[in-house]
Amino acid sequence: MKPKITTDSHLLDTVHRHEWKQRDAWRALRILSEFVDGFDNLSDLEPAVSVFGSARTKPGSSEYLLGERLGSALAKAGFGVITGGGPGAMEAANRGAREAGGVSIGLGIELPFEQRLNDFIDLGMDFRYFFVRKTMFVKYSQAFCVLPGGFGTMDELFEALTLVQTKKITRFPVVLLGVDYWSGLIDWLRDRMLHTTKITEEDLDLILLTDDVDEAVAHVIKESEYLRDEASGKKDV
Ligand SMILES: C/C(=C\CNc1ncnc2c1ncn2[C@@H]1O[C@H](COP(=O)(O)O)[C@@H](O)[C@H]1O)CO
Repeated sequence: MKPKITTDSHLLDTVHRHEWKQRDAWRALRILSEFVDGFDNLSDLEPAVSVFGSARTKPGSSEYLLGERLGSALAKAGFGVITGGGPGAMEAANRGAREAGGVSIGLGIELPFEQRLNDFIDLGMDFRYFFVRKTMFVKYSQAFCVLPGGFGTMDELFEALTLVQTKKITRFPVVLLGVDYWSGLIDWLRDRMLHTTKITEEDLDLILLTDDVDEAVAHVIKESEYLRDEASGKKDV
């Protein structure tokens, strides 16, 4: 079946860009309205953590159970849990959060194939533009927890790391869950990127790698407390 053309794909269409010129100008208003909707719906959110991970994680698999345990532990620690609202690891984290009595948030994205928000979401939104949605993940969460995933997950992970590295956001904890899955990537970052001085030791220290959900949540709490003290003037920036 031919994939449906989405709003995002029109915006990014380089071949027909001359034909789109006028419409692109109007599209800017649509983009603006998507930002406004996001700000409106999410700005009163309690402290929250974004959880990313593969859309293809199978219910009942060990990675799905890890996502559920993470969502649950974050909810019990008082954090809302924000995901991409889709299936797989996103559903697992939303499910864990909902079943632990926490606030479960899904920020869905229009895709070329039919898709709806998963069944474990209390506050759901659908975005047309990936970049608007990505702004919401960063703006309305205190940390990113990343379960095993593919390209989409890597995009979200490296966006956060770039924002911290370039000091656009400060002390934003990034936790990778799944030592077996992620350790090859961490080794590569150390052996290639760090070794050839493309990143620094400090950059690598931004990431906590663990299998332990409690350690992940404790790390998020510690960093959030630091940030809170900093914001209230108890710590120098
Ligand atoms: C592939 C399938 C469904 C895709 N549905 C998605 N819904 C919502 N968010 C998604 C989806 N796919 C990717 N994302 C975002 O990227 C991350 C996961 O990407 P990955 O490549 O699967 O690792 C995720 O955190 C979302 O924000 C069919 O089941």
